[in-house]
Amino acid sequence: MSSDTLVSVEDLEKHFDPEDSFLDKLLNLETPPVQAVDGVSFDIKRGETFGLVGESGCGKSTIGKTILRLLEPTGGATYFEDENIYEMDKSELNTLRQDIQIVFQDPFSSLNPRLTVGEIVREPLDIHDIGTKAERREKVVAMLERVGLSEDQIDRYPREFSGGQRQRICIARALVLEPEFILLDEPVSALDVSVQAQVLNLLDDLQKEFGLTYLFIAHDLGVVRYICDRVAVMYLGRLVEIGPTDMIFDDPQHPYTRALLESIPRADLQEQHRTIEGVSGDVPSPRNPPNGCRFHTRCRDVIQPPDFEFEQETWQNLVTLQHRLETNPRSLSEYTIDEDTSDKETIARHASRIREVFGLPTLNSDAESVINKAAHLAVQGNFSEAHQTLNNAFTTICRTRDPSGIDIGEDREVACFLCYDEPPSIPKTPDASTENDND
Ligand SMILES: Nc1ncnc2c1ncn2[C@@H]1O[C@H](COP(=O)(O)OP(=O)(O)OP(=O)(O)O)[C@@H](O)[C@H]1O
Repeated sequence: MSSDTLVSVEDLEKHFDPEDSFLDKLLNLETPPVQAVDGVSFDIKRGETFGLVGESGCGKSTIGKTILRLLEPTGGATYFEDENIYEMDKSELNTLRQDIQIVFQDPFSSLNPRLTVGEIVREPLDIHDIGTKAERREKVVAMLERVGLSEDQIDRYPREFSGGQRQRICIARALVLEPEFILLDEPVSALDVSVQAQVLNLLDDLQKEFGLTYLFIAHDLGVVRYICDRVAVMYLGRLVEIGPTDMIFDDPQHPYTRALLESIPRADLQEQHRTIEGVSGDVPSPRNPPNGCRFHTRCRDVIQPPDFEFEQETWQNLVTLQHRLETNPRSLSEYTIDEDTSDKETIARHASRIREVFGLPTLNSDAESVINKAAHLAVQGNFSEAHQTLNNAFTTICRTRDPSGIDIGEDREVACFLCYDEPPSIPKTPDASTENDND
């Protein structure tokens, strides 16, 4: 770990085991675990603000809580100044808790309504038994004043403050132990836009004054651009791109980052009428994420098999159908026919319906007979065979191999085969290839 790194996260994994319901147990059904965080690595440098962004549910907060050891990981390590925090004993952990603090999103629920502001900010000093009573009060007053509140507010209760003021109280509480590192989990997203800038400016000033290092979790990309030095973009439990903020925003490399940035509203009048493509399609379940690149089922640039030339949209729709047949074939039941129906016309009509719903037009190529066969098999309820038929004919590196982050220079890493000088070859038996094969 280099000396300018304060926190190093290595191959972090947090899977949540399901609590099987009575019915699951009765029917012997196995529910797979939620892969909330699955092999994430990054370093946070001293004094920087490192942003973690991605859609809701992609695992940002789970990373934050696991780094702080509020959750135990299921794999990997987090080093704070060379010490793996998952190997720390109780007393080491107690010391660590002074160095790392957290500010949560919701300043309404994260403050104890029964305590006065003075008691709330003093509590960490009490817990860690720091200073005399008079020293503690002095420190609390200094902190409150530093975050823009005053001594005469010390005996008031949280309900007497506005949202912005409450978040200032949370920040004062986080700072009172003079930590080195603060996890800011969506710290301004519950606040009015006018107040957000004030709180962000305060955080910026405090960082400079106290030499703080921040991990800033957010889904608001505008806020991230404003405050972060470097950004990691997360999708479905994994990182897809890391780099300096300006570069990520000005020249995104991963198709997911590009789609995410596309969806930001623009102030520029000339751009207001542009077509927003954004990220389309449903986010796959973290219990059953896609093989290979996890984004490939929604990616507009998913790499095509060498033997075919599809319109990119048709190819993407085909990938979506493949994924659906593999992970949730029962959702196609409405297009199936009764087992004993052998009427060819009915079968063909249902097969056309599937193709229409999935945006698969009649093609003038070898692909046509394969897609048609798969659609017919699906109509007859042979989902696994339909999936196999498509898989045997149309393989993509994006589904058969997992792209590891590749260094593209200028302190940037991207996990996408499009950024490889030479993408690895497709394994001979794509179906069997669900392992993380990164060579
Ligand atoms: N205790 C838990 N048990 C089971 N699943 C969980 C638990 N906590 C989180 N998850 C799941 O883990 C995934 C990641 O959740 P997480 O809260 O980390 O995402 P997030 O990116 O922070 O989302 P948001 O921006 O909405 O807060 C989600 O699918 C979530 O439902």
